[in-house]
Amino acid sequence: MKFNIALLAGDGIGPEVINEAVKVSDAIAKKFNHEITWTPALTGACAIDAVGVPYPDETHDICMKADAVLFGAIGHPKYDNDPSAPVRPEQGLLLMRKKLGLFANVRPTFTFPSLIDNSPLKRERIEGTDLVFLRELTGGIYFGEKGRKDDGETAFDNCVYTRAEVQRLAKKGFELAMTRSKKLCCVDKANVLETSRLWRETVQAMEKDYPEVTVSYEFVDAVAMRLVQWPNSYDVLITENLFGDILTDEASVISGSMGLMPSASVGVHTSLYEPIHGSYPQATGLNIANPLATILSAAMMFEDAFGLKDEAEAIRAVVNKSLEQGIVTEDLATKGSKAYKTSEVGDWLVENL
Ligand SMILES: NC(=O)c1ccc[n+]([C@@H]2O[C@H](COP(=O)([O-])OP(=O)(O)OC[C@H]3O[C@@H](n4cnc5c(N)ncnc54)[C@H](O)[C@@H]3O)[C@@H](O)[C@H]2O)c1
Ligand SMILES: CC(C)[C@H](C(=O)O)[C@@H](O)C(=O)O
Ligand SMILES: [Mg+2]
Repeated sequence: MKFNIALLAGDGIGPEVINEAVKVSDAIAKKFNHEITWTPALTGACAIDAVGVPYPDETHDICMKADAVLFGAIGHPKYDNDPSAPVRPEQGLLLMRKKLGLFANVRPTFTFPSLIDNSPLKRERIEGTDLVFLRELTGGIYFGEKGRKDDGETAFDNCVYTRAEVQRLAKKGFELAMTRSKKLCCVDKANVLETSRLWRETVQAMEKDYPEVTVSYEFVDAVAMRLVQWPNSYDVLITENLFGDILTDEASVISGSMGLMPSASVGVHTSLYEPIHGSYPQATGLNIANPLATILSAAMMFEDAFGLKDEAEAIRAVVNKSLEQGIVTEDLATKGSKAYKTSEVGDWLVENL
């Protein structure tokens, strides 16, 4: 098969981790007789530097024409430390999600048997964790009206959801639950927020269409606690944009490193595969970032966007092997063991595929 993949490396460690994902994807393509054409495009701070906007029209055209998008990370400290900057890299990511219609962000959380002791959480709590967040990605407080009033003394961000937005995300949640253990948790704050009450009411009304699925409704603050206390009690969790952003960073602690967690953003026009982490500016250019979250995102791309399960499994298998053999970057290296460079991990995976 032939694929055209839009390649958005972004900022900070983005280009470094993307480089390794490209190496591994090319090696897989060679092994299974596929042909990949990578079309690079700018987004984030690098796009602002080059053309003044974080998600240029040219990048959007490239994404729309591609079979899938592989994305690294965006963000730069010069914007993080300047709250008044009128143009920000993150706006590029949000615009991209909105314009590409990527309304469902699939964020799996799982443990690797060889890394159980890398987690700060106790082995008996996290062993066997295998859950999936479906985070709504193009609505909520991220996209509601925002601004300042009273000469800048008051700021507001509106959180808005329509029933249709909740339904399309929840439908994916129910469908995913049907392919797994038929357990769905709707995470909200319905004791306080009107948008959450709309979520709860909408999901409750959908229950009759999926009689085999057991649905629980839990408040986000309690889920934040139970997630690290008994992560095994969850399977599929659906939630709104901001809650999903926060809970998935928290959940990455279960696996042992933020550098391990992949994601898929799916929706209307195309699908985009991205690690859940950011541009990790402190590591930029040091060749120390963990590339596995991006490589595992590429595996999700092979499976979900191209329907190539064997290729995805081959990537996951070699990643598991590398972890078992201690071929890990410094975030996972334990006391006294060697920390491999980002590019060395990629090289090892290619050689051992
Ligand atoms: N999707 C995205 O592009 C995305 C996501 C989150 C943050 N950001 C942006 O990234 C910048 C930095 O944000 P932040 O520091 O809050 O989040 P971050 O995810 O970049 O880093 C947080 C911490 O996670 C760890 N980490 C992240 N990626 C890692 C990797 N590949 N290997 C090993 N360890 C890793 C590091 O300990 C790091 O200090 C900001 O500008 C932010 O807006 C972008
Ligand atoms: C950078 C930021 C806009 C983004 C988000 O909040 O969605 C990030 O944290 C993520 O999780 O992809
Ligand atoms: Mg985030």
